[in-house]
Amino acid sequence: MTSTLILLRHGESEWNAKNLFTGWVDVDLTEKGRREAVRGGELMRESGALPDVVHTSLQRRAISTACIALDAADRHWIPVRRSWRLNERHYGALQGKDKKQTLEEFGEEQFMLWRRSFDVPPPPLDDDAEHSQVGLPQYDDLGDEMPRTECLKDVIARFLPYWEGSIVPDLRAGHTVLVAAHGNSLRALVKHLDRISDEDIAGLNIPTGMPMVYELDDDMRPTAAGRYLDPEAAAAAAAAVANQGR
Ligand SMILES: O=C(O)[C@H](O)COP(=O)(O)O
Repeated sequence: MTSTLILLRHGESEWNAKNLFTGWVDVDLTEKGRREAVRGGELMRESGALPDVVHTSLQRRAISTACIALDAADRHWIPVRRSWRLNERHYGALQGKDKKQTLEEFGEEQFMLWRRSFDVPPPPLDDDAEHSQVGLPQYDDLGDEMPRTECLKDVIARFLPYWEGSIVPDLRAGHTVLVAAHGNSLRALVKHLDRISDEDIAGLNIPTGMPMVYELDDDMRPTAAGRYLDPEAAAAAAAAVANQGR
């Protein structure tokens, strides 16, 4: 028996549109992002990829995207589970900074190390900094797990316990699962599913608002590569993500 997993990065956010590093800053969707979420839900409905349960991060851009997309797919009534472990990677001291300015200030190599390397995090964000999330009620129970910066390796380490402990049980129960999350938390999951190397993962970019479907076997391994429900649009949008800051 195979299980169906649908991945959906949030629609365009206000800081995606401004080309700012976002991370754990809790920005909303733009009108374009809301339209992307509607289209994502329509694609799920038209293709018959209908979620039975949805897992989201604790960030409004993913929560809103899930709500809008599920409404468009007539699946607004399904159970929802949320976790910080699906949050975007914490971008540390880069949160709030312009990507183009960061590239110009630090150069190509440092920019790519911070943005797309596997194990080099940006500098940590001070707890009293403007864009810190320390002290927010949604993170009260994190304690020492509250990040001040993350690299992709860190995201994988905090994501996988939720994958194994919460998402996989839903898949094994025969539910079609929608994961509505973020560019880098989904890069972490795709790296795990597709066994992408620590070097090759730098080349993976995930577009906003475009559902990607995996069929998984009993070992929770993909039976084929993940497929976007609109592959042409996804390829163009992923290229745009790669070129942010340039
Ligand atoms: O957190 C952010 O800035 C974006 O959602 C992801 O940014 P990235 O594609 O530059 O990692």
